[in-house]
Amino acid sequence: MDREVKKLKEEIEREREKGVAAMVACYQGFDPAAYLQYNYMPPRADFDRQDSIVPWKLGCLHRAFTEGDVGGEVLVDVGSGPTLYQVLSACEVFDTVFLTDFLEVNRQELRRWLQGEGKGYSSLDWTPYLQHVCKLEGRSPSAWTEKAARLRSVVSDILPIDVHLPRPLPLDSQLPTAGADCLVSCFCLESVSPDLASFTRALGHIRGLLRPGGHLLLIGALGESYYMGGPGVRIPVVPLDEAQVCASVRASGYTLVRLEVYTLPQGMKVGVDDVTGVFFVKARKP
Ligand SMILES: C[S@@+](CC[C@H](N)C(=O)[O-])C[C@H]1O[C@@H](n2cnc3c(N)ncnc32)[C@H](O)[C@@H]1O
Ligand SMILES: O=[N+]([O-])c1ccc2c(c1)CN[C@@H](CO)C2
Repeated sequence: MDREVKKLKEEIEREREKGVAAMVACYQGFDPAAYLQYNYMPPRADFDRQDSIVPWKLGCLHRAFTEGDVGGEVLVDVGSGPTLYQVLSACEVFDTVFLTDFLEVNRQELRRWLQGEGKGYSSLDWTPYLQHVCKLEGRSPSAWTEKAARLRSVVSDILPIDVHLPRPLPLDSQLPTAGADCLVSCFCLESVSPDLASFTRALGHIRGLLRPGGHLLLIGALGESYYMGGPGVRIPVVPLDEAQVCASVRASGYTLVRLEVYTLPQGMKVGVDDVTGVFFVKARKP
């Protein structure tokens, strides 16, 4: 390879590594309780509002897990953070669920809910979420206790993960050799990547966790350049549009099955980020 080209590639790689390291520094101040307060309480999580964001996300996930082509034994949620909403439909379909996050504070938040009973064990009361998904499933909202028990029974482990590594999970993570049957990832890749190339590369890294024929369900931010990860904790985000999302999904080796888009009404802009929309992607690893 020409010496100049080699030098340029090495320079680009060094810049990328600097960008990833800067993201790690940003996340040191991440505050799970504040993050939940900013994004997972009304108005963004108002189950009585037709235009609220969280019910839209839960509807996308419910449809994806009940339309018959997504299934198997093992599901991995990439970059779970301190939230559980993203596996409330999945837990009825998969018997083994791995939750994952980069930060111990988030893994600890998840452990507290999973190991505890009742409301005193986590920063957010997930009951309204459990009740809403039960309703989507045609069940009585009072079945939320059964759904909570089901979720607690299928979560097999809460693992550290780094999507910037070619192998994002620890070697001893008990994932089947062939890979997981399904991946879910919500608001993670674009909010941990310094640029679009890194976002696309991370999509490729997590693809390695998925078996051929497995599905990826990806939720993320459109048009977002930052979000608050806690009081005074401003985290940069790769601003994406729909075309970039679809191009990155395809470029990283998935077949795009469906894209759904939610556009934020003014009432959902609450000052904790500059997100303009949310995308839902259903994709498949050939
Ligand atoms: C915006 S939060 C998304 C949380 C949750 N999935 C949701 O839907 O709200 C982004 C998450 O990515 C995690 N994260 C940060 N760096 C990461 C990395 N290199 N690899 C994987 N996850 C990372 C953070 O700890 C945080 O929990
Ligand atoms: O409205 N929501 O449901 C919601 C949930 C999580 C997040 C957002 C919006 C926007 N910012 C991202 C971070 O990139 C995190």
